[in-house]
Amino acid sequence: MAVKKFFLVGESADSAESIDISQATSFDDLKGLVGAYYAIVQPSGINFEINDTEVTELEPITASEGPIAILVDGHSVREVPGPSGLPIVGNYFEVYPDHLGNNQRLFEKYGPVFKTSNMGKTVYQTNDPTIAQIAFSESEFFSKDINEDHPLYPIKNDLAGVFLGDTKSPNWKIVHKYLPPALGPKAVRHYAPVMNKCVTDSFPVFDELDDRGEAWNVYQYMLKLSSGTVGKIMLGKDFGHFDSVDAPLSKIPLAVAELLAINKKLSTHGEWYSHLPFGDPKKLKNLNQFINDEIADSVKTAKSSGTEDLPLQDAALKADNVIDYLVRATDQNGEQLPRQNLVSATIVATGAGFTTTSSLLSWLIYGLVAYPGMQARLLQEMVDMKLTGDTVVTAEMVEEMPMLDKYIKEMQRVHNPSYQPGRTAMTDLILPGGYKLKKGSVMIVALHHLHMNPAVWDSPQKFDPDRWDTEKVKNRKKTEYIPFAFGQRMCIGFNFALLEAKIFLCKLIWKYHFEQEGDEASAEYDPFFQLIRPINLYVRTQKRQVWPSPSDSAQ
Ligand code: HEM
Repeated sequence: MAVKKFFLVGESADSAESIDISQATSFDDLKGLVGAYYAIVQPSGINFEINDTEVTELEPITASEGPIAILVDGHSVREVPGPSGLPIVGNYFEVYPDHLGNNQRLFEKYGPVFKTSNMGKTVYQTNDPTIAQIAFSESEFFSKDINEDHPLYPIKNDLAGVFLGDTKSPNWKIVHKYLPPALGPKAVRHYAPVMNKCVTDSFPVFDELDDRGEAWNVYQYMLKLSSGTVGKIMLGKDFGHFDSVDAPLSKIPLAVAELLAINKKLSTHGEWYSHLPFGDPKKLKNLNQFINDEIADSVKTAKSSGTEDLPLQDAALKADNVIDYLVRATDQNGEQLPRQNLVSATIVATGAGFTTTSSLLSWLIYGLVAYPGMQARLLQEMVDMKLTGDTVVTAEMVEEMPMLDKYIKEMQRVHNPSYQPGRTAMTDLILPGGYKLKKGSVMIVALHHLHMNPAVWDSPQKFDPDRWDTEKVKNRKKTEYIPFAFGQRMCIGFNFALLEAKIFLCKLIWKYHFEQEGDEASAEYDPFFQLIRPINLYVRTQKRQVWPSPSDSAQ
């Protein structure tokens, strides 16, 4: 038996451990064995040293009498760095309210992983694609496990399965079997005509605003548009958001938006705050109850094109809306989604659907007025595709529109609306770069900062859709660009979101010219919302009277 002494550089010398390496027949085997012993997540990054000299073969190690030093990616193992905080509040005032700007500053100061604590909760953040991949791959090292440090903890709901539940919960497996087929590429295509109708139904309102010469608040109207569409497709409900210019927002999206805003507050104010029997925690409880009752009502009244049960994939293509699908879809054993999961899962998917898409649509409108030339290029592509005001835009059509595709991709890179998704360490472990993480630590993959990481993206601040044509970007590592996260717990609504955004842009840009309000197109993000959405963004729309001629290549 070949037992050798190993120690982690960075730990005290008397921490050396005896490891039996007799099974190792190659240097890579040895790294695997030692990696497994110390929970070094990526053993390929291990370096061995004997008497301060790097060893790259097995033989000197099997022959060594003395202890063998271990480094990870050339680093000693180390605690994750971060700013020291104040008593009780921790780093709160260092991070908020401008969390995007301040976290960027912290990445610049501390490197690809740092930690902060707010009101007693500690989170770790990364902008590194390799660490993102590790965190998002459900494994013995990481899982979506919503513990008290996790930002979703105040609204955790195991029955929902998706989004607000732990991967290890049986509810996630059940809901994740039934819900994704309803939002798969084919299923979503069959909702394209509904998406067209939703956006054309908004035209009388934008026409009237044009006639009045009024600028409008982009987020407010995009929230109406996207939540109205989600209401139709998910719940089979008509929210009447474009019945008039001032039609109020339906109570359901209003309640979900409020719930998210309160959750942001609760998750940053500390555990004690969420236990108050009054104020925000009470409001959160009431909102949850209200939304629950409303969705339960939709389940009872949702319009259906039939009554028979259908196998999952069939149901996804034949259903009138997602609730209709969920009440009729059966798995291969003839079983349905349990009723107890249905309401919670629908609430979560509905909320996840419109809060994100309203932000994305708002940023897409922002780009039309803020980034010169974009509107003209997009319109030209539509004209070249021979779209007219009457065209019912289909998934097949938008697949032929590369400018539209890269405009949306680049917008999701620079202005990504998403939650900062968190994953929990399932064991004490050592990350690439030698960072030590304790079991239970929550690692947030900072999507905005990953997409703005200069080690990954050239001139990351520059909005440049044409970068998507370059070999560098085409051949990128898959976790360098992850607006919908990655792995088993990634977004299941991305087909929906992208098709909706493309259809809406085609219809809106073909019909209207967008102009900024004021001298400069400026939009600030809302630091108090859990998603990244613009506030104070006003634009004017003018009905187009003339369209460009088709370009030479399209004739
Ligand atoms: C621009 C639009 C969207 C963005 C940027 C986005 C982003 C994301 C991200 C980052 C996650 C992972 C969250 C986490 O790991 O904690 C997620 C999950 C999820 N998204 Fe989306 N999403 C979008 C649209 C939608 C739409 C339209 C729907 C539904 C109609 C939807 C439904 C979901 C659901 C149900 C999950 C949870 C999946 C699970 O837990 O397994 N999303 N989304």
